[in-house]
Amino acid sequence: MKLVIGSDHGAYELKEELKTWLGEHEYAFEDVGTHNGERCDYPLVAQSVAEKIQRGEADRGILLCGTGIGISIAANKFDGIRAALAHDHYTARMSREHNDANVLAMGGRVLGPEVAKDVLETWLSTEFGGERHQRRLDQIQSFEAPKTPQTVGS
Ligand SMILES: O=C[C@H](O)[C@H](O)[C@H](O)COP(=O)(O)O
Repeated sequence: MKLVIGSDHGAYELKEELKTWLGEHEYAFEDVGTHNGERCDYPLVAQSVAEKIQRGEADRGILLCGTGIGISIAANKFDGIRAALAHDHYTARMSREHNDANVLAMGGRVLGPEVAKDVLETWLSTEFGGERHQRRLDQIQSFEAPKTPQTVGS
């Protein structure tokens, strides 16, 4: 599984901690930034991660900001992205079992690093349950704008 991770300044330190954890557990990942603690804009980080997943350059993403709220709102604007804000073991597990979340969002000003690592480990190791949950995901996907095929001259 190829991962992509990004944060704003509000979770820069947490991102660095989680990168260390990912490396120790032999997960392949790409860091799209931010690369320091200076103030930056979380929607653009969400865009970088979401577009990498849309292009198939990563299987799943990890997005962090101060609360995890803004960056998950932004990521969910992108077709095919199911970003889940998780705070604990249960929400991390449910986000995979019921929602097949392909992006995990967390708040660097909300979670301590050990809880965040537990959330991440749970999210990475829990499979989607399928069945009735797939029907609901199909309904969510139906809300996305239909794609108009491009033709020469259009
Ligand atoms: O949902 C948004 C995030 O929590 C941001 O990390 C937060 O709004 C950044 O705030 P500030 O620019 O005041 O550090």
